[in-house]
Amino acid sequence: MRPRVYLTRRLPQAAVDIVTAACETTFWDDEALPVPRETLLRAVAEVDGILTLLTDRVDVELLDAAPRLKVVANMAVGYDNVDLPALTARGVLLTNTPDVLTETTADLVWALILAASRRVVEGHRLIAAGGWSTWSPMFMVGQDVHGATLGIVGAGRIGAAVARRAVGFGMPILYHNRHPSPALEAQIRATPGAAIRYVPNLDDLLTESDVVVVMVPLTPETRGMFGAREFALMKPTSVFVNASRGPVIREAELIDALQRGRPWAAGLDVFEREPIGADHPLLTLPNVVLTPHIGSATVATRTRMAVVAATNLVAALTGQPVPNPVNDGGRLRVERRAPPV
Ligand SMILES: NC(=O)C1=CN([C@@H]2O[C@H](COP(=O)(O)OP(=O)(O)OC[C@H]3O[C@@H](n4cnc5c(N)ncnc54)[C@H](O)[C@@H]3O)[C@@H](O)[C@H]2O)C=CC1
Ligand SMILES: O=C(O)C(=O)CO
Repeated sequence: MRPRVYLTRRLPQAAVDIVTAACETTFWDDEALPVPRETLLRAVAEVDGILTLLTDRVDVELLDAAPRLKVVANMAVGYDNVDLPALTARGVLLTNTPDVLTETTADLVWALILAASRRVVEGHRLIAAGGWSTWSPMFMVGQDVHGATLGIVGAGRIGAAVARRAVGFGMPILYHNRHPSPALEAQIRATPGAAIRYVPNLDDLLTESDVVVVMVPLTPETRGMFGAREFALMKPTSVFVNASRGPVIREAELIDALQRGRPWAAGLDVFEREPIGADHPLLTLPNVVLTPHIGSATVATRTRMAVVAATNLVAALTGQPVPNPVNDGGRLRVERRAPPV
């Protein structure tokens, strides 16, 4: 009998084709809006696998509603929407979509660095409001990006891709991780003149950096990692960028810090509670650039992520090696890979 699966959103056709070729498939037929919780809980009653998005909460309630469940294929590299210990305790495999979104997300981080440092959105708004009267020496002056010191908190796959781009801007790089990464250091130092240094103490990185980029996963350790104390350590000219997960930052404290001018500006792709509305206090600040969680949002990358998630789902349910297992997944066959940097 073919395995039964549920897809929690309408996906690119290439991914749907992979799943329907191997599985009896039902799905929430909407591209824009998440499946309502009650519908999801009913839909998973008989399924062997589900393909989820980061907007779907996968918890004990859902596991209870899905007694046959063997695999959850999350279409994201981050999986903080999933109660991993609960899945593992029941022998349910979790898969994610690393690597395919790394470069695209690093590009967006750079868009935020540049836009926040050089007041790109503020300048656009000013012109649109008819506020541009003339060129003057200190009109709309920002902070230099080239040559500035870049501090990366969480220099894994995406953080490393952000670092590689910084070499072209002549930026000395500091990084704070759980462990030093000789592979990343060798990559950066392969370019003559490029500099990178591991900083074991986060406070030191914050004090020394001109641009701080946060790319850690959301875990119990990283939740609330940045608050008033950390922002007060940053330079009054510094730019802060978060494209990891909103709850890594204590948002109210960031707003307060931005109002005080330290950091000087921020670029944010992720928020404590998503989506945020037009009445969000961050939008009252001139020194922020906000994007709606679009780090991986290019046609090519979102299609690849959907295909990778579909491939993981089908592989798990048809006895093939699973490309991107996060946990051990009980009875399913998974292929162990080297851990990320
Ligand atoms: N804005 C967006 O659209 C996107 C956001 N993301 C977010 O970015 C995160 C990172 O993705 P990858 O780079 O692929 O993951 P990764 O696992 O390769 O990198 C994460 C890095 O953070 C480090 N880290 C973890 N806990 C830490 C701690 N307490 N202190 C210091 N360092 C710590 C790890 O050692 C690792 O080097 C994802 O988990 C996801 O939440 C990912 C893709 C797109
Ligand atoms: O993959 C992730 O973790 C995202 O946030 C979206 O690409």
